[in-house]
Amino acid sequence: MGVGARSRGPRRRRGAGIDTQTEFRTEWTVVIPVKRADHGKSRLTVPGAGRAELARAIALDTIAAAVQAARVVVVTADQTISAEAARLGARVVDDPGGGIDAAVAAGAPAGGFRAALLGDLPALRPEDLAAALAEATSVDRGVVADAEGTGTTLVTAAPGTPWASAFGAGSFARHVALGCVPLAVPDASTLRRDVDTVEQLDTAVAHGIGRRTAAALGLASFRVRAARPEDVAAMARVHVRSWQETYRGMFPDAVLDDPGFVERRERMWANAVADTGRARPAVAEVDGEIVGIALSGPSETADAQRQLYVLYLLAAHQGTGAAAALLEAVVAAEEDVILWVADPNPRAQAFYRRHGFAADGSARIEMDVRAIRMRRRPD
Ligand SMILES: Nc1nc2c(ncn2[C@@H]2O[C@H](COP(=O)(O)OP(=O)(O)OP(=O)(O)O)[C@@H](O)[C@H]2O)c(=O)[nH]1
Ligand SMILES: C=C(OP(=O)(O)O)C(=O)O
Repeated sequence: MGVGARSRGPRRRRGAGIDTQTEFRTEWTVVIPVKRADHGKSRLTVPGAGRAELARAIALDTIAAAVQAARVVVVTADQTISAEAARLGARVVDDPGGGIDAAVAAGAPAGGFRAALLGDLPALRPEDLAAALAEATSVDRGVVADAEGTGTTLVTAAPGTPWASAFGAGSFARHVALGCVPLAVPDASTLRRDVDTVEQLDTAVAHGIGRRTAAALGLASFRVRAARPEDVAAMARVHVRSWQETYRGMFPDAVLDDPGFVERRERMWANAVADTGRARPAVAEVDGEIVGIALSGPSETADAQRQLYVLYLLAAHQGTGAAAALLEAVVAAEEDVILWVADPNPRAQAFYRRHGFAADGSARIEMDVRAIRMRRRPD
């Protein structure tokens, strides 16, 4: 084993997108080579998006995800990328020239667990990189193929193994020839979604791209998906914050600021996530951080099929289309759906009307707040 091998102490994961549990992890240094943006992504022509701006956005989304999973060194001659990468917490090394392998070698530390990651993975999620690195701790050299199976997105080396890489077209076979073991990374991993062409960019968009790439493409940057057990704490926090943002002045402060509120919501979301088959909990994320929550379940009254129990988006993310995506994720067009909404809450009511709901005449008072029932019947 070389220097700086395993960190044996507990380490708190960085980044809000992944859980904040204390756990034992190996410390990796991930080197990300990035070409000057005005020279890169020559095959990526997207009408309406500047190539250099898009190339920079893709690289920075990759770096932003990677810094949440490992220590990162960025090797680049691009001044804008170096400044922003440093701000994201990466160390920056000037590109020595001589191509991608020379750039990676310039950034790779002499010892410890090292990896090289391509800088063109705009859909990369920190947990996918973390999972691949965890796999790689048990081999001297590891490699992850791109989605096509011919290129490489990640090369790893364990302490005591000299650094080597052979990136470029068809590099997967060369890396295997160098002794790299293909790591067990699912085909669907965002780590495999490198982007050189518009087709690959479209696929990456479907996986959920980072906010910089989305902005460069003029797209909304959120991603909606089914909730998982590890989301529960963040969902509870978003739930309470949304209540505070929406109902301040309407519900008593004692209710909104009750210190036990978050814990009760955690229990509620834990139950919802465990109730597979009946409950449909979903989250909206931006940059791996949960910013919206939704839940539907069987209707509490027999006259409808389904009920929308929760739909909240933090105020800063309203108007991005994420609420509509959350609604679509938890109720289907062919379902007869009811919901209760505070009255007055003109913004929410208008949102539901735009999505086919209408007040059905029922009203009730909850904690001194009037709520009305809205319903959407299938077409
Ligand atoms: N620092 C540095 N990074 C490089 C160099 N060549 C490629 N890269 C980076 O390595 C990754 C994969 O490179 P390519 O897929 O060939 O990307 P590209 O050169 O931007 O795109 P094409 O023009 O389509 O070849 C990207 O993150 C590039 O920015 C280099 O000479 N120096
Ligand atoms: C750099 C590589 O590929 P591409 O140029 O296809 O991104 C590679 O696969 O090593």
